[in-house]
Amino acid sequence: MRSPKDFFAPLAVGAPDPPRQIPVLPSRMIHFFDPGNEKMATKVPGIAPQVDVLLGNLEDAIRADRKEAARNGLVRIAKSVDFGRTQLWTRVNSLDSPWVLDDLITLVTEIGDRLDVIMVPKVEGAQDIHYVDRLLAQLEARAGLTRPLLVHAILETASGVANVEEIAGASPRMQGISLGPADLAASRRMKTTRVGGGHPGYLVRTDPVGEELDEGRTTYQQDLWHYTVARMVDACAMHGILPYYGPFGDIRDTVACEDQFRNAFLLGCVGAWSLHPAQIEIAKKVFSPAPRDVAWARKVIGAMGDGTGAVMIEGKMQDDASVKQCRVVAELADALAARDPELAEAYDAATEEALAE
Ligand SMILES: CC(=O)SCCNC(=O)CCNC(=O)[C@H](O)C(C)(C)COP(=O)(O)OP(=O)(O)OC[C@H]1O[C@@H](n2cnc3c(N)ncnc32)[C@H](O)[C@@H]1OP(=O)(O)O
Ligand SMILES: O=CC(=O)O
Ligand SMILES: [Mg+2]
Repeated sequence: MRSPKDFFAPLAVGAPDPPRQIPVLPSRMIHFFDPGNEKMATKVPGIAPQVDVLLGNLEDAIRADRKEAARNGLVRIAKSVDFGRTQLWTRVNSLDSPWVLDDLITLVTEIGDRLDVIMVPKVEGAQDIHYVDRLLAQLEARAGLTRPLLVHAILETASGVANVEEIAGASPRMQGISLGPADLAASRRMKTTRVGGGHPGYLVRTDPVGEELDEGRTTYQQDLWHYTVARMVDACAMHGILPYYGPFGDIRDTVACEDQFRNAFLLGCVGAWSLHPAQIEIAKKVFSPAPRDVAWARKVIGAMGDGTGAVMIEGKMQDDASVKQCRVVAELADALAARDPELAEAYDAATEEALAE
């Protein structure tokens, strides 16, 4: 581990200084596309204004014989499309694959000035981040970049989960972590065959009434991902980086997708992946706080003055801890409102109504 004194020193001569703070930009949806797929690629300029993050995926879901086409497609798109305020990310191939070295060399050299974040899959521990960190510094120096690239890890191996705290703090470049439920399920030898979401077999049941075991007992499906999401959120919060839920593979089931995203939002995640255009609006809805919650948060903040002491609002006690929660919601709302006039209007209208009550 690097000495705290050297933590923010560049890892190669000529590389830019690593960031002291991770920019907290809206990233409600990380929209995945295959840059080598002509049909998807032509949709990118139209999708860019609707999403917070566009991610050119080079890893899983790209066939082995299309890896180079995807990499070259991303270079072409990054050079030709105006992304406006939308961030451009990529997911490179895994560190043990035959493609990742060329992914990193090509992307940093050719479009390092356009990319914001590099997502690294199947991270097992801090050693994987250290490897990418040094290589990026060397490539940034060679490419003459003045802005450091950020790194995002996917939490999708049992070892990664065991080491999540050290991964989150492995480099000042660490921007965030996403849960990868599909690979994580495989790594853990879970008996699911899905990409994220729940499973009807994972449940608890009420006690039997009398001797009858088969009747009158309600079952409640449980969340397979609760433990991992909560652990990831803590690790990210501890290191000042951002947590995300990853993919929800049942594209048709927009209802359960919304539930999964909302669970992640309530537990502290800032966004989720959208795999299909149908999931963009779901993420936008879920990861933008509801107007009534924003109105309530602003009301509490207003009533609490300097934040000390305790007050009653609508029968509920408010103090330092609740006003801090309200600030999280209000600050997120302000950041989103600055980008989205419709949201700004909805938040202001709800606040006016709440204050008039
Ligand atoms: C476990 C993990 O690693 S998850 C991350 C890796 N997986 C991915 O990145 C998957 C990304 N998404 C996809 O590949 C596709 O959405 C699929 C394969 C799931 C479904 O694709 P399709 O069967 O073409 O879906 P569908 O027919 O509903 O698509 C409708 C249109 O949207 C386009 N489209 C689909 N997904 C996307 C996307 N992610 N971005 C942009 N356009 C898209 C299709 O090309 C199609 O265009 P068309 O109307 O011009 O024909
Ligand atoms: O990469 C994502 C996953 O769920 O696996
Ligand atoms: Mg995966």
